[in-house]
Amino acid sequence: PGGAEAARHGLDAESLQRDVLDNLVSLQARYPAIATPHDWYMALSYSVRDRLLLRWVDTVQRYAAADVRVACYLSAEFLIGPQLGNNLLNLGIEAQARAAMLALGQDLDTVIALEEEPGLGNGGLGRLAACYLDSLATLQMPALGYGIRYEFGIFRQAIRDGWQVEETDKWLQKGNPWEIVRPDVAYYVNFGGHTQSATDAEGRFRVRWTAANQVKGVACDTPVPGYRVETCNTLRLWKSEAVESFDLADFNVGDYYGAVQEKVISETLSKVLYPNDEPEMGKRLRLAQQYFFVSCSLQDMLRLLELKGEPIERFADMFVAQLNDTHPSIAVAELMRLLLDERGLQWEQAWDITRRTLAYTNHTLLPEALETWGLPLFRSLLPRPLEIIYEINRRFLDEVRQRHPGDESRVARMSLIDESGDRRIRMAHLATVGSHAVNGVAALHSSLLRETVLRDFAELWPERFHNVTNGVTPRRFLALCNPGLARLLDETVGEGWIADLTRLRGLEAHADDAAFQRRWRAIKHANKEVLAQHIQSATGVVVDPRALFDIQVKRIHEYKRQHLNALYMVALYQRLRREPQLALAPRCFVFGGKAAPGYAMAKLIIRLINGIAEVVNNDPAMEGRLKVIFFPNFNVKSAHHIYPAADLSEQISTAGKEASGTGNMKFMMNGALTIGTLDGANVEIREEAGAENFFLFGLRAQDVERLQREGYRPADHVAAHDELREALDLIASGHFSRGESEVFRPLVENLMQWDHFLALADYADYAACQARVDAAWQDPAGWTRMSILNTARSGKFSSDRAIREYGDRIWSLAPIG
Ligand SMILES: CCc1ccc([C@H](C)CC(=O)N[C@@H]2O[C@H](CO)[C@@H](O)[C@H](O)[C@H]2O)cc1
Repeated sequence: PGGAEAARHGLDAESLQRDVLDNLVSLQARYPAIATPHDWYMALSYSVRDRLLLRWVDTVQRYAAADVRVACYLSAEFLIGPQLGNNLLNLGIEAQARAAMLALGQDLDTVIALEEEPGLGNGGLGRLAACYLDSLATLQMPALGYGIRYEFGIFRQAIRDGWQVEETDKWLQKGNPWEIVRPDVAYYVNFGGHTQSATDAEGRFRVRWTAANQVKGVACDTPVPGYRVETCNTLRLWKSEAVESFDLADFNVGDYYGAVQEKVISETLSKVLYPNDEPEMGKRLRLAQQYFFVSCSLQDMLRLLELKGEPIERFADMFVAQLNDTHPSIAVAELMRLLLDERGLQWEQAWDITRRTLAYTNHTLLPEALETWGLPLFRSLLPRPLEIIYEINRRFLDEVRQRHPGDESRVARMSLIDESGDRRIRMAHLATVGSHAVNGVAALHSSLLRETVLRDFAELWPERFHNVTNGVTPRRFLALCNPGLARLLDETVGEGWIADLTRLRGLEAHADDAAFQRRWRAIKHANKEVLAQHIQSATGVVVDPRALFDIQVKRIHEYKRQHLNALYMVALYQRLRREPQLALAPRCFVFGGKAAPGYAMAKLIIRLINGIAEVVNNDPAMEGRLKVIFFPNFNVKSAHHIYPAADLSEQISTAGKEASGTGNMKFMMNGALTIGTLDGANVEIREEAGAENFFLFGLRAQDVERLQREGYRPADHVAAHDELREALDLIASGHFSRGESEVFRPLVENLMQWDHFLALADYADYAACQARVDAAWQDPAGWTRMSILNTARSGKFSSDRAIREYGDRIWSLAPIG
């Protein structure tokens, strides 16, 4: 593009500098002398966005012209993280932006740090969706992310007197330069009401759904640039609006609230993210949110098909839709409704298109996280989709009866409707029956899925079940968050590693090189100093970057066993008090993670960690030996400082419970060693790194299953282990709760009586493993070697590898360069 066009999209520092100044005036109506840091952030962001837009429109044109299948990733959560830094990296203009801002008297890092993070997700599932969008664009695969544009994302976590306090997330308060609102891309979504069946003019059986109310969904698009490629895909998030935002009639009769009531109700749909991660709440608004974004997304895909001039019969050739867990699984019934009721297709043809289009990813085996909806609620909100689900179930159970005549218990087990208690719809069954492929997110998880939760379906359709082990983007979680290491990697294995992580294997040759080791340790140390500063400003506690940084960051949940880590800390504290001369390596324990607001035990675990921190960090005997930190408000932004600074990555979930984990992969890439169980992707991390470069402990999944089935007596383990008993006693005594002995009673009693996640059963092995960690740490050359080898062998855990596997095995979709 020539002239102004070139200037506006020039990637050089001068053009950037000019455009930032332009935008400061034309968009922020400010001039440098009075510009606020936020003004500079917005001005730079709009300048970077302009450079994305060119690629964006070019990509859309290429897709419109090409006869290619588009991958649609349907997810209720997209934890995309702060955008500016990542967009500068993927455009390859970080240095130019730094020079441009410097010339304007601004520091780029300060400006980048101002960005409010779009917290449109809870944890693993939401972040995985964001990593996958980055890889789809980088691999130049035609893709669209579809989700909800929550006005309020995941709550802000503050810690008061050791307790988690939830604060409203106001990410949109200062505006969002990265989204383009498209009022012209809007759809209507029905709720409630009733259905009538009739025969249409051609004598075909048709059903009319007369809704009680309708909501409008408006598209808000965010660009998703690939790394150093022309492709820029789209994340399309739906915002709910009232069909009629103001009812003049009501207003005129003075019913002012009535006049805006519909507006208020409709807008609540995309108002707030449900902060639950695993426990399923079954709230009406949650189901309405799920149906809302799924209906808008499928209507949008049908419109895009028309725009391409393709017939409805080719829908499944032009689109594949991945269901990110069961949250969007109503898509099975909604696509059928759109094809039957609005396109007049026959059932068989509609069903064939639906199944060939949809694929389902399961992210958890925890029974309490498998979504089911009560029939009364479902019928009152979604009468037509329910009718379709009944018909899907009738035909499906016919098929089951044909394959297993007389096996009515199997029929009952497999039915989409759980007839035992109050009749509920099993969303995992609906997703499985309505999809051509089902996958788990790590090898162990996928096999457990086939053997337990979806066993009957895997027997019926073995060819539909796959595994695609999770991955994470090396752009954000290595190149962007760990520039020191990135530079050493560029020097050592060439820059190609960012787009092809298997190239890190080239590091192996340097694993024992003393000079290289020194540089490796220096980079880690520098990252630890940066984290130490963030810890001090967030908690006021000073930590020593020479200590072993032992980090556990993830959502707080009993199956993730933050309390097992806490028990070990207490034992260590007691040991150091008893034997001050103990030759134990100084250790800094860092925790981070949010608890679902309604999850009392998780909140108590946060209180315990903070209670231990308060005592340990103020005990002179622990100075230089032990520090405990609970880092508040763990999110993508703080993760940027945490993963590069870790020496030890805690992946200690009860075997068989963590579907995959993705933090474990981010730690590995950044040279942390893992202490973990054979659970989720830990199994594959240990395979890749080598058993000698992984600290393994704990019961295996089959042991856990047997113990939980045959009965488990936690008290036996307490009786057999003095250190464990003393630790539990000290916690129960009130030592970590300012003398109030009642505070942790629920936690200690639960452990002594139930300990459902077998923390006490694994304690002895965990403590022994931690002793091996301590010994290994005391040999810097040995430790550094293991650290280098973990990074070198982390290539498999790039989300690029995972997306290629989805493309080959499930989507039959290839990159279009
Ligand atoms: C209905 C409430 C609810 C909300 C979220 C979820 C998600 C499935 C929970 C989740 O984030 N699961 C995590 O997904 C990651 C990505 O695959 C895995 O790495 C984690 O192991 C898994 O816990 C379940 C139930």
